[in-house]
Amino acid sequence: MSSLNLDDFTDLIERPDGGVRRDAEARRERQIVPPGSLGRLDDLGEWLAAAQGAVPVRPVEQPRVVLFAGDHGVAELGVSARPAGSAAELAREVLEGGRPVSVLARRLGVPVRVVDMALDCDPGTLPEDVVRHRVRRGSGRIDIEDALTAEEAEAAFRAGVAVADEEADSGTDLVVLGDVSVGGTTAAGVLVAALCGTDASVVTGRGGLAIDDLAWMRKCAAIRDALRRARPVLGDQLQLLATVGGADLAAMTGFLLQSAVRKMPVILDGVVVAACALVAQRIAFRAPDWWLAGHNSGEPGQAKALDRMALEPLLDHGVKVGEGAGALLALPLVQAAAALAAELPEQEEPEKADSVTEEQAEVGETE
Ligand SMILES: O=C(O)c1ccc[n+]([C@@H]2O[C@H](COP(=O)([O-])O)[C@@H](O)[C@H]2O)c1
Ligand SMILES: Cc1cc2nc[nH]c2cc1C
Repeated sequence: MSSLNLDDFTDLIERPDGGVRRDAEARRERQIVPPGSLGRLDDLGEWLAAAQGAVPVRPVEQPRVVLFAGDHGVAELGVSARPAGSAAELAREVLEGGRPVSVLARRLGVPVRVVDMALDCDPGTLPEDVVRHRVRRGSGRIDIEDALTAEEAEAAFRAGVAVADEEADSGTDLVVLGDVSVGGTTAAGVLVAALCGTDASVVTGRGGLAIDDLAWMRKCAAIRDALRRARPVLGDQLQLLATVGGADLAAMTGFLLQSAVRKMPVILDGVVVAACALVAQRIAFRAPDWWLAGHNSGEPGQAKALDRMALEPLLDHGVKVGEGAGALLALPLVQAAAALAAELPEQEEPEKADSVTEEQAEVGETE
């Protein structure tokens, strides 16, 4: 296999088409309600048109929820309200249809794909298409050891790239990206703090099921210790993901970059995805042009990361269950924006209106 050169993504990722964006704006000028009167939906419609390279913007017809799943060794420290190793259980519940994302996805008619990168369970207990990309069973305890070997990090990153290609090739026209992870918000906190040059207390939140003060202090200490291990490798993003990320995070970073290469828009979910997006931005500065921030989860590290990428969350309802649920809530808004941009009628031709006025003026003169 050829060696992975992350710098290639800088050249491979183009900007959304500026000419198409101007065409979308021009069309918007001609529609029956003044441009801007639909607020952020106007921006959204024009952004989507540019991403698609199409005016009028096409409806989002084949969206998909893609969830990368993994357990994190750091959960053994009691930094999560869930028991270490229990992401496998969550993933199974997502597939069986009993999680919040399952309910919302059914309601919206959107398929959910779960990709196991490092769940802590016997791979034989999950469907083959779910475990196919797994690189190991549980990622390492990042406060004292690397999450992954360099080889595992590369394999996980490549798996994410492959999944993005599979989605783009099968006609997926928008992805809602989320994670199913236990201990994942601790790893995310480390990545955000490391890349934003801030310290543990600024990025440490209460996680999915809110943790108590003691657990918060343990999480803060774990992030502080892992940050010390992250700083020496800050210049090498793949090594950073190996040192303090995890297989699911490495895969999501690859997925985000390849989605941008393939011009497939992505709605980002919570702090874990935001942290991966920040790593991806470091690799290719244009990549965030292809993403939307679905929602503000209330986790401090997420806000910090989104701010760095100048992404403004579409919704703000304090949804912190992860698993793409908050981001999926934003999908109908994006679809509404696309429908308005495509279907609102254009005004009568201004020339016609002018000529009527001239005729009336002439009539006025002769009378
Ligand atoms: O979306 C967020 O910002 C968010 C904030 C806290 C927790 N979560 C989710 O909750 C799950 C457990 O995370 P953790 O780190 O508290 O074990 C994981 O799937 C996270 O994505 C998600
Ligand atoms: C206006 C706009 C600008 C963006 N830049 C990156 N994602 C974006 C999404 C929107 C909607």
